Amino acid sequence: MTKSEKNLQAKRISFSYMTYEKNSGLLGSLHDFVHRRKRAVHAIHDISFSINSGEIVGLLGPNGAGKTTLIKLMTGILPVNEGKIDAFSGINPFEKSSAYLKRIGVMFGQKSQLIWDLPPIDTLIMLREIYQIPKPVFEKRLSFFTKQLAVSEQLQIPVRKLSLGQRIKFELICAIIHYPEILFLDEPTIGIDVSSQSNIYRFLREINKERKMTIILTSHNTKDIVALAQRVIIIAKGEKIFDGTPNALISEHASQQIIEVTTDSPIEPLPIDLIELGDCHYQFLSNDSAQLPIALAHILSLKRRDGDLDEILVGLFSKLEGKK
Ligand SMILES: Nc1ncnc2c1ncn2[C@@H]1O[C@H](COP(=O)(O)OP(=O)(O)OP(=O)(O)O)[C@@H](O)[C@H]1O
Repeated sequence: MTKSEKNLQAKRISFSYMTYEKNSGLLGSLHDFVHRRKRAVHAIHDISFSINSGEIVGLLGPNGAGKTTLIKLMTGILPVNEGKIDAFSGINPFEKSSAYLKRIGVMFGQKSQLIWDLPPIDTLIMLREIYQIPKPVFEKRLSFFTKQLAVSEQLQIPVRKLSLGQRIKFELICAIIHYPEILFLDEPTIGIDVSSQSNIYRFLREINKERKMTIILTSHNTKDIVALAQRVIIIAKGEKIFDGTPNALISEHASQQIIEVTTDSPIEPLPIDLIELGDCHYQFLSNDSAQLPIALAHILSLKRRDGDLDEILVGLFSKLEGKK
């Protein structure tokens, strides 16, 4: 099999979490103890896609859309209830075969695989043993990664003493120390500054290009998507609603114009389709001024302009959330 044929395919996959509803108070807890009410949360519903080797794909969607669940299904943390995920033409991720685990790397921005009281080098040496990376290869890679991400000086410092940005960079190094063919990143730039973000983008673009590493990332930071993704998959309430290039998304919503309004007094309560930009300054996520939820008498000025990707996504997500 040539490298370009390797991919990850999801065929009509669905997944539901089973949860138990809880009543409040002591009596409620006693009641729950005897009669537990089960409820299914349909997190992923009938989603299909195929990802080729070397692609950088951004998974987008409003809160609770199912992005993290999808990553968990693709990495084998959770099993699909229906449908099938096929990795590298023949591997079922949930079997967690060492053959699969060696070919993927995972980083959850909100979870750490670094050992808090020890320096990152200790976790990395442990990973070197797990992945059986020859020592000289490991050292060469580590020196390259730490230099590129500007954290060479922090290798020996306990994780708890590192800044968030430095820690995230080491999390990333842990996820790629074995040079996986697919790298999954869940919210990789959460809480880190703009300069560290661009450093990470440059680094990821480079390893994607050099190693043809497939990168699948979820993010609420549109900058991540603009800087990295060649393709975006948008999920809403567990369903796929868009799959294409960022440019295709922009042209599909090219009619999305933004109306900016200044009013003579604050708008309270704030309607869902109005975003507060500052003092009596609002953005309306529609191009239809007839729908503007502000009385004409209160409008001091009104300006229309084309939306960028960020604004298109904000508008799209707020519409989707409004439909709940
Ligand atoms: N362990 C769980 N048990 C029950 N329901 C869950 C569990 N984890 C997630 N869910 C539910 O599944 C749905 C999808 O959640 P998921 O975390 O995949 O969304 P997300 O798109 O990653 O959201 P966010 O952007 O807020 O991180 C949500 O309705 C969520 O409440």
